Amino acid sequence: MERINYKLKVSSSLSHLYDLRSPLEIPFRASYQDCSGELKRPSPAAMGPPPDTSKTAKIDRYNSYLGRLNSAKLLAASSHLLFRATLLTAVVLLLFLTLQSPLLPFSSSYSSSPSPHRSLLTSLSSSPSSPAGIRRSATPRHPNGLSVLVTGAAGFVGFHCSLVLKKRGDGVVGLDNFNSYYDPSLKRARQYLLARHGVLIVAGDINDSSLLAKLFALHPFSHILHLAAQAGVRYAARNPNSYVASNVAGLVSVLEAAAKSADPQPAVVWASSSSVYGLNTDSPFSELHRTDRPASLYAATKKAGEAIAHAYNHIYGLSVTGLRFFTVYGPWGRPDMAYFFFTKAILAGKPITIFRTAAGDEVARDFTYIDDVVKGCLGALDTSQRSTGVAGKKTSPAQLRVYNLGNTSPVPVSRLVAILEGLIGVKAKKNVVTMPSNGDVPFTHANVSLAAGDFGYRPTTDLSTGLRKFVKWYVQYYGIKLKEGVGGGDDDKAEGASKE
Ligand SMILES: O=C(O)[C@H]1O[C@H](OP(=O)(O)OP(=O)(O)OC[C@H]2O[C@@H](n3ccc(=O)[nH]c3=O)[C@H](O)[C@@H]2O)[C@H](O)[C@@H](O)[C@H]1O
Repeated sequence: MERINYKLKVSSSLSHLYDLRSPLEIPFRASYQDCSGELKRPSPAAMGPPPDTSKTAKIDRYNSYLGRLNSAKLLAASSHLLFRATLLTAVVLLLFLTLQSPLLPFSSSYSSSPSPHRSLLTSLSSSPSSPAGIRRSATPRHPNGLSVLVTGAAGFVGFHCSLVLKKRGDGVVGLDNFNSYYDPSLKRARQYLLARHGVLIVAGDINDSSLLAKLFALHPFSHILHLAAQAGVRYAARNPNSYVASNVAGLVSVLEAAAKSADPQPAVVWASSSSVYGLNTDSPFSELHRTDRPASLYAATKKAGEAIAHAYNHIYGLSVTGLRFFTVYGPWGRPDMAYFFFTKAILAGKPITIFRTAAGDEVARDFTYIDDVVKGCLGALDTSQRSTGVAGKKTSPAQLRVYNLGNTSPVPVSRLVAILEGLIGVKAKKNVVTMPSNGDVPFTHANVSLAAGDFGYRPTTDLSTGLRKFVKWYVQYYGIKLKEGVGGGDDDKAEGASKE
């Protein structure tokens, strides 16, 4: 309704502008254009017989009166003109800004920040923005294909999953609020690449329930891959509310829509985190281990998410699968993660900070390459059973699962830095400090036997191989020239890595 009113406002503003035409004509009445288009004064002959000189004085007074009258009219017309021209500029500007959003009917107040990729934005403004465009993007190529709503599709994991799903023939529609937690131009670049593969991303927020309802009214998605979240372990100490808004309220909003707006209910696969293991010391981490001692607010919101998923499964019969990601890295990654900003700093000759534990031990992570995680996500989607709720009511018990998606081999952060140094050909300037007590855990290590047994999850990329691919992408994307003989090797160019 709001949008319709807006359209009416625009057209009525424009109709006022058309009214301006008559005053505009006034100064040009005594002129005309010949067929060459040249502006000419009328010739004396064309003006008729000479005037009656006996009435000159009267006529002069009359002409001077008319002149004053015309000047006054002209002045009034000019001020109207100025006012309306300003209005027109404002309307044109508004239309231009609105067109930058790829999806007019679904853009929300959370949508994009301006991106430096002007050429990308120009292309996006011509993206299909209609409900028909959304349906087209959502429709699988084959009758048995999935139709997946991917939240956080302009994010790192969402982007890769969307691309692979689309390439294998599934229907995919993305949803992303393009927030500025990290450089939104990277998200726009991912969006651009997805658009080139026929994946549309709706600009909107997962907390916008009416938007979610509209999407489900438009298309019966078979699955939701819910990856939109506030990520980052340490940032939670600075901006706690964004974690509650995205990881708790946002998850509830998505599950509400899945349980009550969607008909049929989709199966939900969503991103939990290795951080739920918190202060757990048993290793490798198994899904059977305790997860009731989170070390960060981020971890606590992900753990809360697992409890919320349980409730929606129990009450509404939603089929829900939680995936505990272990420090996922790779091309098109997140600039807030250590491997990414270490690379940037090393290239710039700036120092990096490496954490060690209070006991002086190395900190280690089970760094997991993006392609392995994507395979895990698709495995989880493919083995999801249908939700059992009908019209918001559970009809029978539904599937509820949780899986680790890790690499099974923790690597110290110092080793990650050494690999990067080798790939970049520059020594890092390292500051080794005790880990601040703002959420980090000393190590992570995944046991993935559950995912291996249920959908054949087997990570195959070691950290050196994965980082080589990352560095190759990084230098291509940011247009950086490395020294001869270093870098990402001779693989094919990372897809869409160039900014141009
Ligand atoms: O698996 C997860 O559940 C999480 O993984 C990721 O968290 P982390 O494992 O903390 O990744 P990341 O920040 O890259 O730090 C990597 C290592 O570098 C160390 N680290 C970090 C910063 C620094 O300046 N120095 C440093 O030594 C640091 O101590 C750590 O040992 C995701 O960001 C998070 O969203 C979530 O998905």
